[in-house]
Amino acid sequence: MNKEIFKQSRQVLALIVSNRLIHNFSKEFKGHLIIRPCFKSIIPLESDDSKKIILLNEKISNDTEIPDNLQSFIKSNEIEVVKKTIDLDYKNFTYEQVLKTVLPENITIPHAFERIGHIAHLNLRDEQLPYKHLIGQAILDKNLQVKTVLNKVGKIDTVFRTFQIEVLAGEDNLVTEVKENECLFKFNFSEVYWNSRLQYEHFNLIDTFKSSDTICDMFAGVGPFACPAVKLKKCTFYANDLNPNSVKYMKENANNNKIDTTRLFMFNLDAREFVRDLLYPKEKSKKPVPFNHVIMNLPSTSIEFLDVFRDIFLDPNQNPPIPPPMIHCYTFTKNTEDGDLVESTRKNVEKVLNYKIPDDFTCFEVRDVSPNKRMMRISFVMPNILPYIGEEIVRVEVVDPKKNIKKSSPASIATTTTPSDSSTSKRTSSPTSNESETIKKAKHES
Ligand SMILES: C[S@@+](CC[C@H](N)C(=O)[O-])C[C@H]1O[C@@H](n2cnc3c(N)ncnc32)[C@H](O)[C@@H]1O
Repeated sequence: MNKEIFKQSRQVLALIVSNRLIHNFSKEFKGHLIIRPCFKSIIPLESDDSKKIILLNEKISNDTEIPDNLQSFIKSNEIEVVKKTIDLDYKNFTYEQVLKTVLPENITIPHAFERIGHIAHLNLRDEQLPYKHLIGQAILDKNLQVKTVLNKVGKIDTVFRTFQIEVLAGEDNLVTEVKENECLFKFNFSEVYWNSRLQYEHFNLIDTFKSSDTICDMFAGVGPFACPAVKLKKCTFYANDLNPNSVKYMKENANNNKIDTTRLFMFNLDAREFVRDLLYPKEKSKKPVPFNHVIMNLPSTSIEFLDVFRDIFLDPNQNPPIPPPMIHCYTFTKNTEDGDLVESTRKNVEKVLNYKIPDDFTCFEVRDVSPNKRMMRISFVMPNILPYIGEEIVRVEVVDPKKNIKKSSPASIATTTTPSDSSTSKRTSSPTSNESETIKKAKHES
């Protein structure tokens, strides 16, 4: 960027004000002073040290434009109004002013970037790309904490949620540090997933945990749930990620934050394998891990991974070694015409589970992803009451073996559980008496 073009002299209106009035003046008429970066609007008057020069806002270009209240202050205190030349250069221009000067008029100035420690992360539009280095330089120069400016290049990797990046300005250093929920997280931004906008959501979920809880985080990243949950809530935490770099940094973060590693256990497995291995350890000497919360934060596909719980907790031939856990599943839900995001999210979950989830589930919007897509968190205890197939709860006629009379039973599975089983992992193998209902549509009261 040619910074020389910002070197210029301008004439502004100025007031010669006695020192004793300066305090009151700057309090009352602050908005009428020049406001520019690295620029003093009250300067000494060399010829008289009992007075100062106050430089007025550039919008007030002549006496007639002085606002009435300032005009009367000037008159009542016999203040002299003069013209003064000021010298400006690059440092006296804001980010917007710089880009307005150097970009063509039809190019929108990017107003938002995500800051990850010393990194500013941009997502430039196609028409902005020819000016990417100018934009990067302006962000670098005008934001003191920013040392590296990046732009996202190409699509997000569907598995590790990482993306290719290009350094637009500053140091080529992608290893950054971010403080979140009383922990310091270090990671290479190009190698792992990180989203600073999730910090409140991380906190909100962690805040619901108790020290007696055991948590299974299937997509743990570099540990933004794991480290603070163990540090602040003293939970027991099993954290897993498929990306070896995420696990490498999660271990480093646990160590740097002095996290009690007798409570935090970290794994580098596929999420389904991780869950199965916690419940049915391959090593015979190990006992099943009795986790009571599950975090699933891979919003693009978390819901699909619910099949691992369906196959374990809803299969009557399985005998899960622990009671059904509370699942906290993040997902992207499309805005439907009726706009009921909660209902759509619940339906998406139930389609994978093939089961109706208990009515006391909670579901809310975490953030908007695009005008038509929201990131949602749905929390529910794994159901084991009503089978669910698509839109309908389907029941078929079966014969009660004892009384030899016809009864109805869920068609989706040959056997089912009683409602009272919902808090345990027990499975029964014959239909229960309260299943004598006819085929009916699922009416969800939530
Ligand atoms: C959206 S990130 C969330 C990370 C972290 N929970 C957070 O809030 O920042 C999803 C994570 O899932 C991991 N992942 C993707 N597929 C996986 C799989 N099959 N098994 C385990 N982890 C997986 C990715 O590497 C990524 O770190």
